Amino acid sequence: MSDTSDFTFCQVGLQGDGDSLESPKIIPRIGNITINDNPSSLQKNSSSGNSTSKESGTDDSLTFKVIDKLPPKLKVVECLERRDFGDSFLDAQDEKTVTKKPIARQKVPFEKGFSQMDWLKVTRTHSDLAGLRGQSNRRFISLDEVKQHKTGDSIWTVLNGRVYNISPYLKFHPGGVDMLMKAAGKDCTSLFNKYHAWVNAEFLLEKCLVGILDNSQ
Ligand code: HEM
Repeated sequence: MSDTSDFTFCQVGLQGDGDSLESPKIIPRIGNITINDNPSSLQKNSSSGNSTSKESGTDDSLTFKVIDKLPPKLKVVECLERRDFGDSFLDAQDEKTVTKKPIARQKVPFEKGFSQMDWLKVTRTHSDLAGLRGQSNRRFISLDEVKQHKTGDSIWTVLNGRVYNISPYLKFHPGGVDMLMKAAGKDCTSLFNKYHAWVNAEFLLEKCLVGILDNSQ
């Protein structure tokens, strides 16, 4: 870093009692910057591209050494904010954390009779939601077979190694029919986790289980 014009130093050194003139004094921490006003410990030193950069120098009124521990990309943002907000920035930035923007939630209002409570009632009363017609739901099913079930009352998807018929659940899905149809005929585990890894699908779709995904291919 060669341009120090973004940093403003106020009242360093000649302030307070006589001690500050005698002994070297390190102002412990201003944000991520340490100022050391001990001339004897100074070296001309500069590096760029690293996460730590040092600058030192002397002018008529002030000797200074700056140790800036911020990664280069953050420095640009910090300098802009320092200019905009002055000293109040120094307190505020300690609180600052960089967070990943969450996916916007897009719940669809459910039609009357299609709430999650209604779905639970259906799962208790309907005898063959999976459409098994007497077949075992412990059967191993290949992905090729899953791909053939994308329409009507037999829409299959794979979630965490299990194959479900999601047709009866479509209208109950809080994210909407269109969203759930993206799972039709394929493994939707990563899509499912992207939107709502917290949802207990094993419980919700228990009665829709058609079989176990055959991974042997
Ligand atoms: C296959 C089984 C699935 C089940 C049992 C299921 C169940 C649910 C449930 C219970 C909610 C409400 C979540 C809440 O209130 O916190 C929900 C919301 C939602 N689901 Fe699903 N879902 C499934 C698959 C999918 C897939 C594959 C997608 C995307 C392609 C999807 C997209 C969404 C979206 C966008 C919402 C609304 C936004 C949200 O709640 O964050 N879902 N789903």
